[in-house]
Amino acid sequence: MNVIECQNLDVRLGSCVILSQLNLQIKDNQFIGIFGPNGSGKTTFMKALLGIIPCAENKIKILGRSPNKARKQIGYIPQYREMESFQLTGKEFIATSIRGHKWGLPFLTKQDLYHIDAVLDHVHAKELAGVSLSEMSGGQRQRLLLAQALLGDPKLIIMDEPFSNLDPKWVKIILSLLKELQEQRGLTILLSTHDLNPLMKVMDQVICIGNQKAILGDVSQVMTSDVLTQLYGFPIDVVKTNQHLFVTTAC
Ligand SMILES: Nc1ncnc2c1ncn2[C@@H]1O[C@H](COP(=O)(O)OP(=O)(O)OP(=O)(O)O)[C@@H](O)[C@H]1O
Repeated sequence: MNVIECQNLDVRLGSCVILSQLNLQIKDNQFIGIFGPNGSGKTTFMKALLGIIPCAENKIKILGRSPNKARKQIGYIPQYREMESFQLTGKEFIATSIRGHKWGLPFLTKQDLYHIDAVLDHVHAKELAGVSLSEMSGGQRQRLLLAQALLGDPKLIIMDEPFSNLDPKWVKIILSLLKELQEQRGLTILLSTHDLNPLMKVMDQVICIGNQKAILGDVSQVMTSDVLTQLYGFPIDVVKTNQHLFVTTAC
């Protein structure tokens, strides 16, 4: 089953064309890294998939439906989110989005509490239920965001640079948690990053975005000097060692 289908998709912000004539299909149970230079359109692409940035009709299908109709099936973790100052416990933070469309702390039914407990359990973070956000580490907050994204049992998880504030230990913990969730639930995970190396063992394919284009494929097909030079618009070298990639300017 295709979780994401883009057909001749153009994505614009105001008068700027960010992506042009994009065609790709992503199936269920896929872990996809999204890579590209600053300002290439990674966040814009994700927002288009979510229906936050409107696109022409029928150019994007999520689980066979328009992005707006499929929104409940998508868990979204936006780029860096300021959480330190929230005077909430882990459980209360998740509760703020349990209704999906309302702000603030709702009255929680027994069923709500069951769902909150379940998503905390899925990310192995039950111990964070009563801990204040201000006392959590970045990695613990990231697990909480993931728990929140799992509310409603989504089929697609979209994460925008979730590792920008995490040290390598937490990156590894979150990645193995994501891989476990992908395998257990057949989830498709889209994760944007500036460093693909931590993802090398977990991702199935990569999307590289640049120069208004996006290319989807295996790492060996996409992460080459030729492809990246074309996408970046200037000479790029890709050096591969055992399980590591180094993307550098060629001059
Ligand atoms: N409202 C807007 N109108 C026009 N262009 C915009 C607008 N907002 C952002 N842009 C431009 O759109 C492009 C894509 O931005 P986007 O945030 O999607 O890139 P990105 O790949 O996620 O970048 P980064 O890696 O720095 O997070 C950028 O060049 C940005 O300057």
